[in-house]
Amino acid sequence: MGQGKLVICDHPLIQHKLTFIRDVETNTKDFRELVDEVATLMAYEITRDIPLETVTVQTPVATTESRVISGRMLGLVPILRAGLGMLDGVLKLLPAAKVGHVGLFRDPETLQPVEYYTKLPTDVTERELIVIDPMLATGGSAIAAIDVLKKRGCTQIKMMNLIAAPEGVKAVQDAHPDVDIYVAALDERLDEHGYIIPGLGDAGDRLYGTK
Ligand SMILES: O=P(O)(O)OC[C@H]1O[C@H](OP(=O)(O)OP(=O)(O)O)[C@H](O)[C@@H]1O
Ligand SMILES: O=c1cc[nH]c(=O)[nH]1
Ligand SMILES: [Mg+2]
Repeated sequence: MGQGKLVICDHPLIQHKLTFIRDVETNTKDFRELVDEVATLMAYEITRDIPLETVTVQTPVATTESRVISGRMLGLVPILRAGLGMLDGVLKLLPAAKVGHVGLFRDPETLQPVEYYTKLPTDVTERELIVIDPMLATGGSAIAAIDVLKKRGCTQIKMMNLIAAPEGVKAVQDAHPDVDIYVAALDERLDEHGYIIPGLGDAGDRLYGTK
């Protein structure tokens, strides 16, 4: 099998807002609002290849053929907790999507993901899923979340991150070559604590003011 594609969503609005998300001077309220806005803009990019079908519509002056999304069933899977910061932004464009939650935190010493919660829609295997997390660092959390979904029988999975490190992208592509990854930025590297450089710091802490 080949490897999943990496799509960098480099729309000017996304890049502009990402700069203020990175800025250490951005306060919790503004950080949360900007992450929400970028998530909406990224949802626009990630849904670019959704198939359409043609229907007939009556306008006030004529009958015409026009296109609608062809009954696709979508599911959003934020990785708790930081993934929640992007969820509402994506739901603004995809309000009919169902939401599953996977709770993981990264052990600060080992950098290994620790799973603490999973709740998925009952029809999750029939849905095209978008796994949502602002940060793809070592890739351990993303790989673990996708493992959870595949063990449940899910087969159509995309990944959506604000910022990824090359190490994390490679790890996900190696472990799950069927998963395409959409990011707003591909950063330089990880530091010795597994933080993305230049990154934005700890996404969960900045979203919820916990540090
Ligand atoms: O690619 P990885 O090396 O696994 O790191 C990325 C993970 O780390 C962060 O979560 P964190 O563990 O800080 O949990 P939180 O969302 O509860 O803050 C982030 O939101 C990812 O889930
Ligand atoms: O840079 C990083 C790496 C992991 N998790 C974060 O929140 N930030
Ligand atoms: Mg965190």
